[in-house]
Amino acid sequence: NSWWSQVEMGPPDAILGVTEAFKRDTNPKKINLGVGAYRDDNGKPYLLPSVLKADEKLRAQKLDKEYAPIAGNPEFCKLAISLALGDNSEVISNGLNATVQSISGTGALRVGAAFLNNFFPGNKTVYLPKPTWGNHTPIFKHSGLNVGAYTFYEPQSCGFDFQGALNDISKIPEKSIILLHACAHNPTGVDPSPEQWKELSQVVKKRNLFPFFDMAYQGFASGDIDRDAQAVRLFLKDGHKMVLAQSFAKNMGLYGERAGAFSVIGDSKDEADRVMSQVKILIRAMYSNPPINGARIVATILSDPSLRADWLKEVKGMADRIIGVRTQLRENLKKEGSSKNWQHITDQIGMFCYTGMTPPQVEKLIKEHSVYLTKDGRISMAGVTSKNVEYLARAMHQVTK
Ligand SMILES: Cc1ncc(COP(=O)(O)O)c(CN[C@@](C)(CC(=O)O)C(=O)O)c1O
Repeated sequence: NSWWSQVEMGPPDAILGVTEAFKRDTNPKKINLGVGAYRDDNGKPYLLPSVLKADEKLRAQKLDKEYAPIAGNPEFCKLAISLALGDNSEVISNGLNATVQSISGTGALRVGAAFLNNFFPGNKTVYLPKPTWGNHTPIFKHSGLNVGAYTFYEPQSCGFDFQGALNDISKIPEKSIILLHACAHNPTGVDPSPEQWKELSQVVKKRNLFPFFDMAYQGFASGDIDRDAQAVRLFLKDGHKMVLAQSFAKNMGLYGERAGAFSVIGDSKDEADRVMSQVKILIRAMYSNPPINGARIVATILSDPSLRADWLKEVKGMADRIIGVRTQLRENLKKEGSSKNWQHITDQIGMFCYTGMTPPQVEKLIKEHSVYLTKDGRISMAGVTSKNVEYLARAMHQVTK
């Protein structure tokens, strides 16, 4: 019999599988609120003008297609970590960061997890917020780490369970790893306030936990690059060491270019150099070196003052459109006569809204209204437009009244 007769059919990916089902639907009113990819007000993917200009600038340079270094495009790495930590970061001026280019945010998490699995001296368990991005657990488990969880989301208010988080975090075994979404928490859209981040930093410090920051949406949450990086910068100011995953998929619309960065923030330049050498050994054995085009686009934009200024406006424009449709959806639900409290739709931030709808209600939305979303009731606000927000509000009211 065949080599692979024992291979079973695996389940479709919870997030990407929604789009497959959406594509099969013939209803002209269908709406895809599954995958977290930005769409403009016509429901179309958005090629940022600054990205298009950078691409054209690069094409004119007729650059070769040689291998990138194992650690990736050095200019990209420097610009990426500077974007995260700020241009006058002492971590960077003192050379405490070991930053490599990664295959987008997922690749940063995967390389980071492999590095921690090989070298972390503490408890090789990553504590994830409840709930968290569906791919976090498989990435960490695939790397050999254990995963744990800490309370994060409060179903009653569809908000942040601050006390629950503090209680759980204060019980996490010392020297464990804690994963923190820097901004625009996925899937809930719930972020701690600046004051709450301060307390979280103190309890993480008291428990001697090691922060793994996942910053996949810098600039895309509030529209302000620096504001969205505040938690990361606060933790560094408070003296934490950390590892950081960055993605340019959403804030530059570079989804398929796979542009990201992974950084280890160490105690000294010597430590950063030793860490860098080991991360490169890991990468070499994993995929040898990263794709060149996305990194070149990011470096071109971030290093050119006018392209950078254009980009900052464009990313704010995306964030503002999302914030705008949150308000429109809430208002239309009220107009539909919904008596439920939908305050969380506008309290939450970033790509996603955790609606609080139950799996049966989600099932009805899909089956009876051709509105596609993940079973946990998460909707990608990017899929909501001024043209479909009324239809969506009516459908949501129908299934929740
Ligand atoms: C918190 C978080 N971290 C990392 C990533 C990885 O993104 P990247 O590898 O493309 O840079 C995502 C993307 N999450 C999306 C937007 C897409 C996905 O699931 O892959 C989502 O729909 O949740 C994410 O939401």
